[in-house]
Amino acid sequence: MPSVLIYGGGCIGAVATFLTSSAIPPQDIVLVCRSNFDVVSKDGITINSTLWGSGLVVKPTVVRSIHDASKLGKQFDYVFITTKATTKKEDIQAMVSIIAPHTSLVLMQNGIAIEQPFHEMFPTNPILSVVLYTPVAQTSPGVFSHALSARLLLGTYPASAPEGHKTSAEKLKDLLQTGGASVTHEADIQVSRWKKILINASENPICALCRLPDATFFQSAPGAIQFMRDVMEEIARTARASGCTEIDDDVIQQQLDFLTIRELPGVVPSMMADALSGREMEVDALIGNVVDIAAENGVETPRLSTLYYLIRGLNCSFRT
Ligand SMILES: NC(=O)C1=CN([C@@H]2O[C@H](COP(=O)(O)OP(=O)(O)OC[C@H]3O[C@@H](n4cnc5c(N)ncnc54)[C@H](OP(=O)(O)O)[C@@H]3O)[C@@H](O)[C@H]2O)C=CC1
Ligand SMILES: CC(C)(CO)C(=O)C(=O)O
Repeated sequence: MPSVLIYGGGCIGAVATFLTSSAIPPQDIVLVCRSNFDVVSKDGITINSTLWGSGLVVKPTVVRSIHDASKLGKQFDYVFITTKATTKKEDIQAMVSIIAPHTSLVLMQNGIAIEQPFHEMFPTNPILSVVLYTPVAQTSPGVFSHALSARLLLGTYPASAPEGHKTSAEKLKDLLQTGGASVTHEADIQVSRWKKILINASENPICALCRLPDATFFQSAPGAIQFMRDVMEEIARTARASGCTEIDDDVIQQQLDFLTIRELPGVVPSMMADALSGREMEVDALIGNVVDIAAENGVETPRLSTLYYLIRGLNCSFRT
């Protein structure tokens, strides 16, 4: 069985812990926890899921930091990165001590253009990029609620990675599938990233700014869904201008349908959860990078740029 380190004991870290625990004994899963370290090291993580069941407890090996993980003397086959997406060199550098030459780095995060800094730092390691459709919230320290879907799409970065990297992706698919997720191994994961960013660069800042779960926002004004579609169209034009021609009107409709069938009050996107607790939001990975790619390709994004400056301003207000 592979050895796994999960870096970030929040919502997606908890899901990753649960999914891997079907195939790997929990004591061989190492989870790096920060604010919830005391609770998780004592009681483990608890998942309450509409798909998998309630009161599901997993007790992994819990450490406080990457440094403490490296002191365990283990060589990890997979390192799951389940922190909020960062492209800061110093954050990535911090992982050097736990990455062996054969370790696959698994980015379980939202965002676009998030893989390249990892590839630059670890040019020969497999970089596996995972797109998640798994709404999760931490309801109290160490306790997580999950609902609606557990769909994961994964693939290598870059798409043309060596065969050994694709084998690692295939094994990861099997591992996560055994745990209860529906997983597909994509030939080019960037297409899935652009599809997902249609949601995250529109819904996440909109809900964070107005502090409404998605279904409640959609009902808040007659033009609310159309506004969301207009933002998505700017993102889709950016994707196509950068070479991802698959992001057409049908894909926009598909993603809008996925969001607008949710029952009231709807889902609290991760960025809204951060905003409500005054935590730093993933402004660059989710929106700033799209705005930059649009500018590089001469695409006008008036609505998205407005959301970007407002959400960036809100982020600044948390630091002052
Ligand atoms: N939640 C969701 O429904 C979904 C989230 N995503 C994406 O998944 C990614 C992870 O999000 P999510 O799990 O929600 O985020 P969370 O904030 O719930 O979890 C991130 C965790 O990383 C920990 N962390 C951050 N920095 C460090 C550090 N230096 N050392 C140790 N621990 C650290 C945080 O600790 P601390 O508690 O101390 O802050 C926190 O527990 C994001 O990119 C998000 O956009 C994708 C799909 C759905
Ligand atoms: C839950 C979801 C899919 C938004 O609907 C998400 O990706 C997030 O919360 O960041």
